[in-house]
Amino acid sequence: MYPMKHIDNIPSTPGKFKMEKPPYNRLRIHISLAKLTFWSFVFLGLIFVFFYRSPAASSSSPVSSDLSRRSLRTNSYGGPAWEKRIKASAKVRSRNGISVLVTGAAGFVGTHVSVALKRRGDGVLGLDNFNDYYDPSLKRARQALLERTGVYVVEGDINDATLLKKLFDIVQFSHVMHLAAQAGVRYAMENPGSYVHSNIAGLVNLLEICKSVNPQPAIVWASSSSVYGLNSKVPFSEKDRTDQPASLYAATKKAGEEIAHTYNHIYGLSLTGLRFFTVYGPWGRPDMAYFFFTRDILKGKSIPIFEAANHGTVARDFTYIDDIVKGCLAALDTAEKSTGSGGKKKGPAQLRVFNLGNTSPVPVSDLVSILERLLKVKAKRLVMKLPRNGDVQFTHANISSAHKELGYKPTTDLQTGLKKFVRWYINYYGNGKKSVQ
Ligand SMILES: O=C(O)[C@H]1O[C@H](OP(=O)(O)OP(=O)(O)OC[C@H]2O[C@@H](n3ccc(=O)[nH]c3=O)[C@H](O)[C@@H]2O)[C@H](O)[C@@H](O)[C@@H]1O
Repeated sequence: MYPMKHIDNIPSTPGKFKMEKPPYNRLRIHISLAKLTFWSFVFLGLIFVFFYRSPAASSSSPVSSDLSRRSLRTNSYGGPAWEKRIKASAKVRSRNGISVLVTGAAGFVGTHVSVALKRRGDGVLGLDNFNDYYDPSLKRARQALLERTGVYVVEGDINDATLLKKLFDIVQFSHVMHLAAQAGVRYAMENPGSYVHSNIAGLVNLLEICKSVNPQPAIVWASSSSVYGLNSKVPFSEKDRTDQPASLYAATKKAGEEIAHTYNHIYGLSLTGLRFFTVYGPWGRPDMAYFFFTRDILKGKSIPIFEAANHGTVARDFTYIDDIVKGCLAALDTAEKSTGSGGKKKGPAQLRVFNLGNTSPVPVSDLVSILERLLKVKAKRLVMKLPRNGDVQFTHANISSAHKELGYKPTTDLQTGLKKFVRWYINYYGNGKKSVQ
């Protein structure tokens, strides 16, 4: 270190001495620079540590979303070109057509519903956050399909109120088809927070926007057969009890139904919840059993087939996607207008809930037999006791209410539907190479 007197010798006023820059002054500058560099590194290090261990990535709260697994970023949006695309996509092209915001448009049901609406001349705008709960490349392929049909999908999350408001500023949607959700029964044990984020917080955010816009849209949204939980009265009727959910997923869907009641009651929103029963088909979800059974049978991998206590049969009321699409469109077409305006209810509004199932449950072991025949490969069956993972033993829909009110009548049996799925699967994933239809 340099003695203090050197520093004391530096003239306090500007003058020639300063111009000369004595060696001790240069050294002082070097020391200052070294200190500055050192503290800058310390500071940057702290920032790095802070962000690396941010709550989203490492929260210890049991219900915090494990968003590190999911891409929830909202892309930059705005600008005249963006608005033009939105308007073009949402433009109604048929007489008496409706304009629909489809959330979860790049999802399995969302894609099929969006295409069907667009093809009959309705205005359709998609919204999807493209999260990575399952392979996002499949969602991108569905998006490409939608674009070819004329449906633009805005990339964003239903929790983004600013984005939702903006979309309603650009288009006066008459209807919202709300299909964005965290799906899957078993994944709820792994990432409970993602269910709260999408199925509760996201739903409330969407309804908050819908109640405050003018005119308010009518909303049709996806509930689930899982709300019947431990109900053992078959077939499941909308009048049966739904207060014994067997999974957090089911509980969030049931909560959604209660939230819908509230927004209908206070704000006059027209709301229709559809309880889907294990929907399957082309462009389906890879996390569902029929999908990964197909993949693993083809790979020669063993597949776990659940059975209940005492070799009890586990069965599902598998419902083909085209039947579900017809139910969704009929629900939109019969939805009455919301009655509120300026965030205030002006009169009673429609509140409905319907089962959309196939009314013929099939044991999971029979599903596997059908796949074996279609794939011409023998499955390596690994029969195991139904784990305590949220799965229920069976589902079976009573669809008389949907039949009466919506004209809903499923026409595809599991054999026929799986044949179409397998054809799509081989075409899409065949020979290990991906080929989009
Ligand atoms: O009906 C519904 O509302 C629900 O339908 C499906 O849930 P799930 O019926 O459990 O469909 P899968 O996960 O495809 O399971 C189908 C059947 O295969 C069984 N399974 C599943 C996985 C497995 O490894 N082995 C197995 O035997 C399940 O216990 C179940 O009986 C969807 O995944 C949910 O998102 C949807 O809400």
